[in-house]
Amino acid sequence: MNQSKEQRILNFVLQNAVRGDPCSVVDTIDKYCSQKEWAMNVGCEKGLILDKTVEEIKPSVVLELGTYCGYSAIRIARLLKAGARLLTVEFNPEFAAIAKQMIEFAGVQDKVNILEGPSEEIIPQLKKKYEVDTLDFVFLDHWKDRYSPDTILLQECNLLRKGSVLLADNVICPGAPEFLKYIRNNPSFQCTNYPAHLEYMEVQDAMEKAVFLG
Ligand SMILES: Nc1ncnc2c1ncn2CCCCCNC(=O)c1cc(-c2ccc(F)cc2)cc(O)c1O
Ligand SMILES: [Mg+2]
Repeated sequence: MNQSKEQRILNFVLQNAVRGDPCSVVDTIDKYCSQKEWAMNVGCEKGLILDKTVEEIKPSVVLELGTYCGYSAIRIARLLKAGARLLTVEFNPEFAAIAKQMIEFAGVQDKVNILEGPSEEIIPQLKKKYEVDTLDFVFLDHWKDRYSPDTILLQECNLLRKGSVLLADNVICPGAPEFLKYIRNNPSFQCTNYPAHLEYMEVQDAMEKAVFLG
């Protein structure tokens, strides 16, 4: 049975990155995906926007929707203060298994909890099952047509507080037009757009930051 692309990315990291060094894991994934096989990691250009957002907020509780191979989970976790935690939701069990190994190799496993399942099922469980009060930061990087329904669901579940920050990947490519329409016309959110390029490509993309005003 031939290997998946995600397994090839993991193997390349296990053979070329430095165990316990999150930056080397991130750089090694970027090296593989820019030189050998494209993959939908947030990448280094948009990754810097993600880093700056995390450094600005200094969040204690982070939710990521769409783990994939764990690239952005490692980027986020490496910047978290002691005691802070990242809950990352992945729908695809193969991806979740790869991400678990990637996160452990990077040495950030104590800060990251991978929750397997669809976001619409997991979000309503966050308070009771995962002991979340409110979320300081949410990184949206899953199915693009789930961005707005899940933003509504987060509000319905009282998981956002005044100042909670959402950051959405791919609002241009593949695009999340419904989300942009929803969030930019909603007076409860203060939005900022960050033009960038699609990971590893010279294609226009952007990230959208939305601060919940309560
Ligand atoms: N917990 C959950 N609930 C629901 N869905 C869930 C989930 N957990 C995971 N998924 C399922 C998401 C699958 C991956 C989502 N990301 C994407 O689809 C994505 C696609 C591109 C792309 C761009 C240009 C192209 F030509 C081709 C692809 C780039 C990106 O940066 C992307 O993030
Ligand atoms: Mg993405």
